[in-house]
Amino acid sequence: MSEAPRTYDVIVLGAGPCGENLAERTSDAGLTTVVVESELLGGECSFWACEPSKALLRPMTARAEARRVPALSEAVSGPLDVAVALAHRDKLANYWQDDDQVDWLNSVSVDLVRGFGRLDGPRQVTVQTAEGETVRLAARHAVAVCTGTDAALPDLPGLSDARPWTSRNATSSREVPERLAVIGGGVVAVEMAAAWQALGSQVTMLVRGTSGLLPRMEPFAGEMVADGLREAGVDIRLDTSASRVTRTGREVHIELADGGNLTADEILVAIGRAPRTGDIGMETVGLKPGDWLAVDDTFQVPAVADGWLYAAGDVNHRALMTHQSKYQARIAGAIIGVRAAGRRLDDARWGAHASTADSAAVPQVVFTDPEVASVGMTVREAERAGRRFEMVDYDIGHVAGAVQYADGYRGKARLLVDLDRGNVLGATFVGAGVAELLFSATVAITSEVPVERLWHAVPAFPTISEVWLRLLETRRAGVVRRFEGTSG
Ligand SMILES: Cc1cc2nc3c(=O)[nH]c(=O)nc-3n(C[C@H](O)[C@H](O)[C@H](O)COP(=O)(O)OP(=O)(O)OC[C@H]3O[C@@H](n4cnc5c(N)ncnc54)[C@H](O)[C@@H]3O)c2cc1C
Ligand SMILES: NC(=O)c1ccc[n+]([C@@H]2O[C@H](COP(=O)([O-])OP(=O)(O)OC[C@H]3O[C@@H](n4cnc5c(N)ncnc54)[C@H](O)[C@@H]3O)[C@@H](O)[C@H]2O)c1
Repeated sequence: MSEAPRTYDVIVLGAGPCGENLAERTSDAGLTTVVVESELLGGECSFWACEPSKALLRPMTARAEARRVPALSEAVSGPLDVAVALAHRDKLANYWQDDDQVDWLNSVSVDLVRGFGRLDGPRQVTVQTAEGETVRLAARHAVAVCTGTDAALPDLPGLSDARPWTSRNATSSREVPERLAVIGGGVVAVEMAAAWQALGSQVTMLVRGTSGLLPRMEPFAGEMVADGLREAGVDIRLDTSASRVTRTGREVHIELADGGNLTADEILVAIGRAPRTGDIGMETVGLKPGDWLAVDDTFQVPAVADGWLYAAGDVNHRALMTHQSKYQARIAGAIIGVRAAGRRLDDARWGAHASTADSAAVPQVVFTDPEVASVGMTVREAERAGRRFEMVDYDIGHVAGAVQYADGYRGKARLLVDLDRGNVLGATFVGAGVAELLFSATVAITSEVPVERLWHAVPAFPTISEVWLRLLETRRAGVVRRFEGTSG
């Protein structure tokens, strides 16, 4: 006879950035909370994604920037110290240990059960521990699924036998492959192509279709990143698909759909993500295993009765980034707390319990050379949404701060201004050092500040932020493109 389940107010499945933050919020709201984690607390981001990938990229971007400072370029003309770069990556991935996070979880009064958790009917979770034990948990108020994603793999003949790299290998490898083939042209593909080319691989990117790199962003972003990658030596093959992959010994042979072929030492597949819902007991609550967990604006899964099931972070497919996962976690945790206390939600637009930024202002930085920083809508998205807006472009290379920053600075900024509301709808910056510009645009969008007020937001001279002033001046001069929207 199995023991009675341990009962908590809230059970959180998965302790990535989302699960950790959600649990902290429900605990803070006075709810007893337990987290179930099958691997490492901190999730993909800390160990196989953001942290190690940015550690691998930073030497490349720092070197590229230093090479554009005339008095410095000779001093940094040599190759990177690969052993040091990989050791530093290991350090920033905390040597794949999560002791710090365990201490933090204790400090916020959240219990931890290590093991693989599965839903087991309404409000029930069963955990299989590494020691072969089964732990049964029950929730009084909520179960929050924060299980994140795995790398998606295409149905490509021979691929699984060829032992492809996924993002996990690309962020944790201790060997630098001589030749690395990359399938995909999104964020993981461009960042990892840039990092491994700088570390000594000859990288070839196979990018299907004609949309180019970074197809979700403004087209000029992908074009400028492609220029940067090509200058670094990456072979980018657009409109090229693999049709079969074979591994013989240390080599991978890739047949291409156009009849050509390519030989590499490793092949990285970076074609997007798949939800970790295939084996978490979805069927026990009437859901289909392997599906994304669609949620309403309060992060409840509406397909499940009685409102006890929540899903936040990557697994709900809203905005697959760490900062958005944490944002959702803060809001979902607060919502669970408010509902448990029987209080009303503050769920009006931009209210404490509304994840308004998920649809209005998702910032993203692509850490390549040049960097891309974007927030809010692109032209394509604004057009699809039928908005009336103006598009203003400016060459960041003409900004005094950029000229100081780097000899021959290349960059571009685009601002979208909503013509009905008079505020910023979206912004994209491409160039060295633009990542730190992004928060200014994010604040402009979330505060819905009238764009005319930005004349009073004076950027210091000579900084790259002066691009804001140049964008306003370009707009005042009427050098804009207008989009009249579906109602115009
Ligand atoms: C190569 C790469 C680089 C990236 N770089 C960035 C970046 O620079 N900036 C950025 O914002 N985003 C970046 N991302 C995206 C970012 O990693 C994710 O958005 C983020 O990790 C999502 O957090 P999460 O908590 O929702 O899921 P995850 O981080 O995936 O965490 C889910 C957790 O749930 C656990 N889990 C899963 N199933 C179970 C189960 N059944 N039982 C118990 N535990 C379970 C997992 O072990 C994991 O710890 C990157 C992604 C990749 C692949
Ligand atoms: N700096 C960051 O913020 C950062 C870095 C890395 C990853 N991420 C997040 O991780 C997520 C996953 O990134 P990603 O690059 O894997 O996905 P992505 O969705 O950004 O890009 C996928 C790419 O693969 C291509 N593709 C899709 N199916 C294909 C197929 N069958 N064959 C060939 N090509 C195919 C797409 O056209 C696209 O170019 C993203 O949503 C991103 O937000 C963020």
